[in-house]
Amino acid sequence: MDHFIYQAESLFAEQCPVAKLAEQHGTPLYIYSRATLERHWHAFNNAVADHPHLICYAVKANSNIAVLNVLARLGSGFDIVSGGELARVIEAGGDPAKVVFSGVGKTVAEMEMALELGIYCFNVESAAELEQLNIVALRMGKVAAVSLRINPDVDAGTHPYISTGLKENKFGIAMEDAESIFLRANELPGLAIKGVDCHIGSQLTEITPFLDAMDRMLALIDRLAELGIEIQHFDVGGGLGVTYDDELPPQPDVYAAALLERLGGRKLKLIFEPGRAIAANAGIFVTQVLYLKENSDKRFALVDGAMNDLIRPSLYSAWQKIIPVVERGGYTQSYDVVGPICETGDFLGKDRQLNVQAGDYLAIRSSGAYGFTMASNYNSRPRAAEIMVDGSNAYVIREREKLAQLWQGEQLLP
Ligand SMILES: Cc1ncc(COP(=O)(O)O)c(C=O)c1O
Ligand SMILES: N[C@@H](CCCC[NH3+])C(=O)O
Repeated sequence: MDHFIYQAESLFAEQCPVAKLAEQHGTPLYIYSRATLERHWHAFNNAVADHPHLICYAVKANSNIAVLNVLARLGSGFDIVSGGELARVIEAGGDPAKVVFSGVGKTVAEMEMALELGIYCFNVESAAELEQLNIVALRMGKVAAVSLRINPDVDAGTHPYISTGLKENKFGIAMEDAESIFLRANELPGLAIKGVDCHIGSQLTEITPFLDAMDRMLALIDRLAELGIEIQHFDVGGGLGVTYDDELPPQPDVYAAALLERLGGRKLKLIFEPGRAIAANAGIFVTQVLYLKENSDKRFALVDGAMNDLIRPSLYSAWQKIIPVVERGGYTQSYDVVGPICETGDFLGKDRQLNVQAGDYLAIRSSGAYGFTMASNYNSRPRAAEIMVDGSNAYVIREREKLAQLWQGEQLLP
């Protein structure tokens, strides 16, 4: 069920009229739906309810502490990639014992923080990181639970910038090195082997690459058993895609059922790290049209939101649906929807059929994931406010940045 729907001509977020939120809080504005976040999380959790599992929401997709708190209240675990994300999880009331720590470049300070807090597992991505983690754990008198992220060398069939499971990508340990590095991990007194991990990319719309990766990982798990290394969990990563336009990615239940079937009778606990599938369609980005303009035969709608707020269209040529907040109906024309930033690449959408006037609000759909988290202050633009709606209530979960925050921490020369 979609929680961003029109009632008469007016777009609602759950029971809140979006135009009213935009007037009250200003634009550009992110709006998230609590009901959608919860429904998406439950879709994963229910899909594997009968099998030992942990859903570790990928914090990078949307790390607002209110979003994390909504998921923590459901019992979610979290997939983090930095000390900053770990601090957010703790601030949001998340349980460190349900945290997996991914990422290719964990610092000593981040390892110490995670060991101190007692996270569930480190997803180790190289032999060098393994040695470092062992040293840190021994120095602290702790044993670090580890899983090795293996690069299964499968083509995820997604955008090259968000494909992570090919040999040439920087992520994970090459499959051919996996056994020797597991054997090494087994020798190190500061480490306890818990699992294997893979993550092959993001916005996958087919099941086949997941299953190919799983087959390779299960074969590895069997070879490790022969070497006397018992694996307790298999972290399948995230990556399940969403509908931005007309993609039809498998629903979490179909995806999970296919993985469980492949698992056969194995008792391995499954860890999932979904980010986009939980957050993307739980959010919209609302912007106001400042000016309409025509250059030769091109029509532009200049809006107050920009690539610093939502970079996916500029960075990946990603397509996200742009809809009016209040429908005018009638005659539409083709517009490039562009922001005020001094970059040709500053667009939110190209060639969109719209009937708009200056002052109208537009909503960019599917903006709940990799929207605000990738925002910057480029062109000294304060970052947008974020709202969470819950039925007919709307809460400011992050205030719009104030101008003075732009130079916070900066110093004049004496
Ligand atoms: C290790 C890891 N886990 C999980 C995710 C979340 O991916 P997605 O948002 O595609 O589910 C990512 C990002 O792609 C990642 O790098
Ligand atoms: N930021 C990317 C996804 C990258 C996933 C990070 N592991 C996007 O917006 O599609």
